[in-house]
Amino acid sequence: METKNIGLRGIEVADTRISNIDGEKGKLIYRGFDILDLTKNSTFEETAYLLLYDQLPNKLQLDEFNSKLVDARYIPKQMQKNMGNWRKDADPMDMLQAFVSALAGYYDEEFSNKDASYDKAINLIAKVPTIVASWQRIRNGLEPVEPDSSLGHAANFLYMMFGEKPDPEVERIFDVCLILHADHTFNASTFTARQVASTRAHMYSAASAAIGALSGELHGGANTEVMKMLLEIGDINKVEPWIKEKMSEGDRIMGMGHAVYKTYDPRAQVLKELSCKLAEKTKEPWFDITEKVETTTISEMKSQKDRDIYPNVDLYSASLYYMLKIPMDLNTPIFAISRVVGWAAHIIEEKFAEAAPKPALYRPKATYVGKYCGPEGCEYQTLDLRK
Ligand SMILES: CC(=O)SCCNC(=O)CCNC(=O)[C@H](O)C(C)(C)COP(=O)(O)OP(=O)(O)OC[C@H]1O[C@@H](n2cnc3c(N)ncnc32)[C@H](O)[C@@H]1OP(=O)(O)O
Ligand SMILES: O=C([O-])CC(=O)C(=O)O
Repeated sequence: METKNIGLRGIEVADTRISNIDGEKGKLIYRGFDILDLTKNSTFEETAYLLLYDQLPNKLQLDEFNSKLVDARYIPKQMQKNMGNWRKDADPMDMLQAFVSALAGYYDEEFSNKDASYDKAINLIAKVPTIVASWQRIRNGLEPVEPDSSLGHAANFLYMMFGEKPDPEVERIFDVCLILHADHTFNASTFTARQVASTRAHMYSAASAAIGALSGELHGGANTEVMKMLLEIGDINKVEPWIKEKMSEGDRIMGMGHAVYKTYDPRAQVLKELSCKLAEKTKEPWFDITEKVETTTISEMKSQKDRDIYPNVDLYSASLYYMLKIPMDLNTPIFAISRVVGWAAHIIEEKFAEAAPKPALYRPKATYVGKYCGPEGCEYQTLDLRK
């Protein structure tokens, strides 16, 4: 039987200038720059500019970009009213997908040229945090908090959610988290966004499809599942039996494994350090439990399947966000707050790539393995003759 590239693994479907992964060395590059240099030296806003415009901004460009983002943070009051009609226990990813899609109903959808697309990108990047924070307030019976123009992107989100300005250390930790999640080549949600954009659908439509793809537990949804796992385990002494039992039943351990990295995910390394640092302060057990999940999964994988496995970006973000008092079902929406930058950059590249080969409508081929009655097809029976 012909072997197929299940899940399109290893198939190159388009050129991109936006990011690159070296899966063997564990390196992630945004527009030529190592992610580790960006986390040390840049802010999320600078990183977003880099991903969108293919260069690091100078001071003037950054100021202009920041002020466009700040101006675009507001969402229509009517949208917040509509959120009030949702079930309070609705999944925040469902809410986010619906309200990102709804942006098209409030804003001009001009998307036929590159400049207009950048405006849409800024609108989206600025409004996604406000949508998430508004929902967090509204579902708890609280008034949404207006954006604060004196705060950067990361701090403003935390402020809109908690109603208090974060201290500078927390702000920087969260900013680094946003930098780390902003892009990752043709991951499932970005590929979804590009595929929708390849039909010439507009940006909000492509982004809301990407949110749907991100929500699944094999992709961005894993960070929420990791926290559920940590809470279920609850005690470092229970990690080994828990992991052994799950893996012997064939279950996957969330936050472990990656389709591209054959070594440590560089983002997981940074998040691990940040989570460890926070745990020293808060004295909570979640970092230690996560580390034990990591080592136990690695040794179980080795003994059960003689295979290597490493943490991915979703393993240590879970404990980190938990220690920042973020409700665990917001872990994946927070991923979206950052990844929306990558989606927007890829949507623009998909639609307006200048160099050949230009992207085309994605349309893969399927192998038909269904009913076959011969070259003429099956004999059709009318309803009254069917048994
Ligand atoms: C932001 C992100 O999207 S990062 C990924 C987030 N997702 C998760 O953390 C979910 C858990 N991880 C996984 O399911 C996988 O590692 C994936 C889907 C991320 C990548 O999978 P791939 O490397 O392509 O491997 P694939 O799904 O083909 O699995 C290969 C083998 O490793 C096993 N395996 C892979 N990941 C795990 C895991 N986390 N726990 C246990 N076993 C695993 C699979 O069961 C499979 O075993 P088999 O060959 O005996 O059936
Ligand atoms: O690249 C992938 O397949 C998944 C991932 O790590 C991401 O989207 O950040």
